[in-house]
Amino acid sequence: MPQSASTLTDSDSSPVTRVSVVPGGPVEGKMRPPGSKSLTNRALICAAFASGTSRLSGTLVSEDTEVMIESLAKIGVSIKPVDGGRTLVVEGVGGVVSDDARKISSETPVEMFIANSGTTVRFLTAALSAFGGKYRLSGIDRMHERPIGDLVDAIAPALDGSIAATSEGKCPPVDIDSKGWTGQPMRVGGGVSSQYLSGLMMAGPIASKPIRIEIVGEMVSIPYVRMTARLMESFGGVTGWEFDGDEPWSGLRCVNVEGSYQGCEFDVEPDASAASYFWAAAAISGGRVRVEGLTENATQGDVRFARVLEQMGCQYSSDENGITIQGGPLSGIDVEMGEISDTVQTLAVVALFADGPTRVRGVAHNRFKETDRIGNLAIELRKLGARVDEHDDGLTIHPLSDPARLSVGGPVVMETYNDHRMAMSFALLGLRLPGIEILNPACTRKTYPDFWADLQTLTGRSHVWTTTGATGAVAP
Ligand SMILES: O=C(O)C1=C[C@@H](OP(=O)(O)O)[C@@H](O)[C@H](O)C1
Ligand SMILES: C=C(OP(=O)(O)O)C(=O)O
Repeated sequence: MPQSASTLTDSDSSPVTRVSVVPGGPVEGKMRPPGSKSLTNRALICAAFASGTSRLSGTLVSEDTEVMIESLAKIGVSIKPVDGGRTLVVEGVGGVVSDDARKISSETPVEMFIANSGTTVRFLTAALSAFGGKYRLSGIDRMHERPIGDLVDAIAPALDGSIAATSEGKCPPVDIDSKGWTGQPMRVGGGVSSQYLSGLMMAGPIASKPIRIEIVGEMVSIPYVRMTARLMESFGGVTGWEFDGDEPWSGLRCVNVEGSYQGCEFDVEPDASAASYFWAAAAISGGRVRVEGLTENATQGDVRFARVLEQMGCQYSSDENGITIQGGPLSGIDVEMGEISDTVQTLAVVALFADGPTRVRGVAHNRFKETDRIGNLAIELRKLGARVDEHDDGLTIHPLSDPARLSVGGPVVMETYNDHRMAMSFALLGLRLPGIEILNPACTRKTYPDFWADLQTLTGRSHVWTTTGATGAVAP
């Protein structure tokens, strides 16, 4: 009986090849998603290079955090899981490069496998180059197509050693041979990913000298940069900002970093991008879903997704421990999502059920993620008969004119491109449309292994699974 993505096999171990979510009435209930991937991986970096012990609670157990933990273990960081990994006790190696740590990687490079985790490869590239040693960071094929050139180019001139991204277009694997950062100011481009700047910021205290980072051109996904600063502060990192003009964040020009990391107790919020699926379930089904553990003041910018649903016509309410969305008649909107780009796929599915087109803007960088989240999203939504216009910076999604017609033509098979967010967003289609089959459901393991089981609990309806052996419903 498949329950979590990491055990998606049936009783005779045949792998699950596809899943259908069963349509029904309004989705009502409450949900607490697992810990935030972004906060867990940031906290792991700061705790690993801190002096002393940290206790991280509410941490995410998933592929992206596992590859971070396994990589840090290779430089001698002790990370002990408690409570199935939802608490991690980390013994930091201290910010200062120790001879022992150097020795680990003085001859052959330490090989680190980072799967398809953007946060892991970008944060580690910066941190390890500041720490010193010889490393090779490689992942799955798609990771070797995801750019890291702006980060490597920022580090190289300020490095005592060498660094290179070896795939075409300056993508991983990344080879590092470093005796640390020189302290020279850095210049980083932020138009492709904010993770480059976040990585450099977090590595500042590891370099154990004040670091100045200038931003070249625009910076995408700014809330993640603010998250980085907030998290660093908890561990003793200090950041100072310089802006152009009066608009603080859009005019971000420079960050100064100093301080050193000390072990601490840190509580990880539930994942706000994961929460988007449950709020959207309420929006699409005309139900009511409360996500617990997230508030308007959350460190994660993606909580703003609930406000976007409000803009479409849902009712929004919040208190000191949760945000609730009540579905209502949905209107199409024109929305800038550059700051909350991980929720574009969720919104695109909701937009199919609105009364007019929805234009999503500002997410050109979504083409560089687990898959091309503009082009491939459009291809999949068109399989439903929807009109979807692709733009350089986003999409226009036109509503489905006759959702009922879908069932007449037999199943619609949705490809996920091994992208967890394609799978979790397309799951929402099944709440309203019969005959939706989602391929490779196990890809949610990247950030949310228990997604299918949690959705089943929330809806109270069993999904239908197809394995290489058979098709059938399974009890929640
Ligand atoms: O810093 C982070 O934790 C993240 C930043 C975002 O990436 P980009 O800055 O590449 O948009 C986001 O898509 C990713 O899931 C997590
Ligand atoms: C883009 C994502 O992840 P990452 O860049 O960390 O691989 C994501 O989780 O949607």
